[in-house]
Amino acid sequence: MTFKKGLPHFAAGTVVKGFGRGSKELGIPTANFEPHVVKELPVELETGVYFGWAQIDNGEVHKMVMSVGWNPYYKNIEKSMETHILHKFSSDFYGCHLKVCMLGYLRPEKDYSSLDALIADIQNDISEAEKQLEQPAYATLKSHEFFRSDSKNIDGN
Ligand SMILES: Cc1cc2nc3c(=O)[nH]c(=O)nc-3n(C[C@H](O)[C@H](O)[C@H](O)COP(=O)(O)O)c2cc1C
Ligand SMILES: Nc1ncnc2c1ncn2[C@@H]1O[C@H](COP(=O)(O)OP(=O)(O)O)[C@@H](O)[C@H]1O
Ligand SMILES: [Mg+2]
Repeated sequence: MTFKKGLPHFAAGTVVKGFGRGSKELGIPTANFEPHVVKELPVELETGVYFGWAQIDNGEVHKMVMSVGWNPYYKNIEKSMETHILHKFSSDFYGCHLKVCMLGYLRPEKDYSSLDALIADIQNDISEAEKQLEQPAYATLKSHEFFRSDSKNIDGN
């Protein structure tokens, strides 16, 4: 198993508001990272769709797919990093701390002639991520120390 240059990449920050399209237009919510996390992304990590692991506020670690870039279908002006977590949450988690481990690259971002075509590709990304993350080399990163709680700091160690 060889990782793409720059991967695995670990990133963490606060979940902020986006344009509200993920849930409303696509039926696929994405937790958007605050701008400084996007700026800190290494240059070798090109725009496109990634898969990996994600965690909210030291909770359970879940599979994720992430879109990085300007969303050509919507022609965004600001680059974004948006994570769709493959888990059903009971409520929103704006303002919470999101940790991600990006492990693999699926495809570049594309423009589409219809919303349905964009949704179909995202569903395909989700199936691919589900499958890829079962591979031992990816699965093992789920228990990486990056995802352990910071409780040792509270203890003063
Ligand atoms: C796995 C995944 C793949 C995506 N691929 C594309 C893409 O190829 N082109 C595109 O324009 N947007 C893509 N998007 C981004 C959606 O357009 C974006 O999530 C949506 O606009 C929601 O934005 P918001 O968080 O500001 O509401 C993708 C999103 C996800 C989660
Ligand atoms: N499975 C999930 N993955 C990502 N975000 C989720 C999920 N379930 C609920 N959410 C919530 O939905 C929000 C994203 O919805 P979205 O429509 O993309 O709005 P925004 O444009 O503000 O990012 C996240 O910030 C989070 O609070
Ligand atoms: Mg979003």
